[in-house]
Amino acid sequence: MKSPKVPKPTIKRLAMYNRFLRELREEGIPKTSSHEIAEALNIKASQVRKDLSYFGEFGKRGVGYDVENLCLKIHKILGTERVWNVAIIGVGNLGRAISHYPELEKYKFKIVAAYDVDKRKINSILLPGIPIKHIKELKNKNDELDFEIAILTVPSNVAQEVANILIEAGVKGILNFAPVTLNSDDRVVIENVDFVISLKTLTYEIVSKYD
Ligand SMILES: NC(=O)c1ccc[n+]([C@@H]2O[C@H](COP(=O)([O-])OP(=O)(O)OC[C@H]3O[C@@H](n4cnc5c(N)ncnc54)[C@H](O)[C@@H]3O)[C@@H](O)[C@H]2O)c1
Repeated sequence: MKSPKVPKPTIKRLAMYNRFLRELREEGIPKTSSHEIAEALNIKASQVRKDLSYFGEFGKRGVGYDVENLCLKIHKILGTERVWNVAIIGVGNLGRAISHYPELEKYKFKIVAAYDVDKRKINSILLPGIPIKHIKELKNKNDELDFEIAILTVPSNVAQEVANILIEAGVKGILNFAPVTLNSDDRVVIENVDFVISLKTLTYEIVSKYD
């Protein structure tokens, strides 16, 4: 089902289509169209059709899409039809805020572990049943990890070192919030989140529009 040639913006839009489709599903609306999805997301209907065409035929011409079916298919493409176990690495301001974000559980991202180095935080409870453990426990861990994704919210000066520990421990994906480029490794998928880069994209757009 997955094609290596699919552009990243398409994948991001698929996640947005899915969010909109969930809303329709919750409202009990059975059918939608590329025009309706496009209007809700402020993009072109041709873009929606192009994005979906990477993955085959989803709707019948003139009939539109079955909301339930399209929702399930996009979940399958994104790998979000099942629960993903996640660990928070670095339980500071950001790590703590993310771990309490209710949308995570709603979208089947389950926090199952948390690691830090701060003695005052070790063994305190982040969430029910989730004590904060010392990162060295991860380093010494010989058995299989109980999570596949790590949300990395440590200071940038230790981000690479901590990422290396995670990779050696067998993590499959790292969502990196530290403002550094981590060295890539074939064993892991790295996705960076940096809202300052988004702000700079915004200022570029503002300058282009008004100057
Ligand atoms: N991407 C974004 O949009 C965004 C926004 C804000 C902050 N950040 C970045 O996120 C990171 C966290 O920010 P914050 O404000 O939560 O910082 P913070 O100082 O509040 O939290 C960092 C936590 O990491 C822990 N830590 C330090 N070294 C560690 C190690 N080796 N292993 C495990 N844990 C360790 C600290 O004890 C602390 O609890 C920083 O890199 C910051 O620049 C990113």
